[in-house]
Amino acid sequence: MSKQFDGSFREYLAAEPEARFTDWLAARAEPHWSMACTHPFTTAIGDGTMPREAYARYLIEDYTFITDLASTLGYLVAKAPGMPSKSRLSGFLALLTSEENDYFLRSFDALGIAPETYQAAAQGPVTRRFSDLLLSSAGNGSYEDGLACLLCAEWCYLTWGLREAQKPRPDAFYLAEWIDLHAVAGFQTFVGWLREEMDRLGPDLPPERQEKVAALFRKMSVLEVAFFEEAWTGQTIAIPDGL
Ligand SMILES: Cc1ncc(CN)c(N)n1
Repeated sequence: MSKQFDGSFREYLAAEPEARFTDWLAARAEPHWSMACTHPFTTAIGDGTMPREAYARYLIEDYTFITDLASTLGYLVAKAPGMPSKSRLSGFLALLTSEENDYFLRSFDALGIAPETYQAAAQGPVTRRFSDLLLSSAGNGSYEDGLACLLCAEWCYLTWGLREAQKPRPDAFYLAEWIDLHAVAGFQTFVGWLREEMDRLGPDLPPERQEKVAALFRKMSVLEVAFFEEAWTGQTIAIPDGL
């Protein structure tokens, strides 16, 4: 994983001349970035050691998250600078609202979670913070701000998805398919594009805007850890107000 770094992108490049802007974002988000990508919840998905209650808790909460993620993508499609970017983002939005939505509905059914439960689920404090961050960054902030949030969420899932895909699939289809959704070639290509898009735009931002993007990526990493932690332990995780 990346080595923690506290300086500017310019300073990072001086130390690592080949580095990408997105390498800097990950380094600035350490240790939270690596903690998110390696959380015990993610390894339990691939090991087949996931407790049913923990996964049910996770899916109910995550369904509210991806509903707001779909709205975030709507903002990003609107703000994307040209047709190639709009096309990539709307393709992912289409996947989220069709194939991935279908995955959730089949998984709820298999886990005995009634529609009244997942449709009426109130977001817990961590998901509310996530949603505020995603929706305010993509809705009120710049394209790059929203992109940084989306990149963190999807790159984190690709990282653990590719790792868990090395193991034999667990028997439960809802675990096996969740790995596949985050390791298939199409998802790798999309996250690869998100990185390239950020690498293309980030270096030309003024230093204070680069700092803002790095702070957003870091906040998202902290929230990804807290989100897994809540699902895993069933305990409410306190997030510092200043986050
Ligand atoms: C909390 C969270 N972060 C990211 C992802 C990947 N879309 C997700 N499903 N849930």
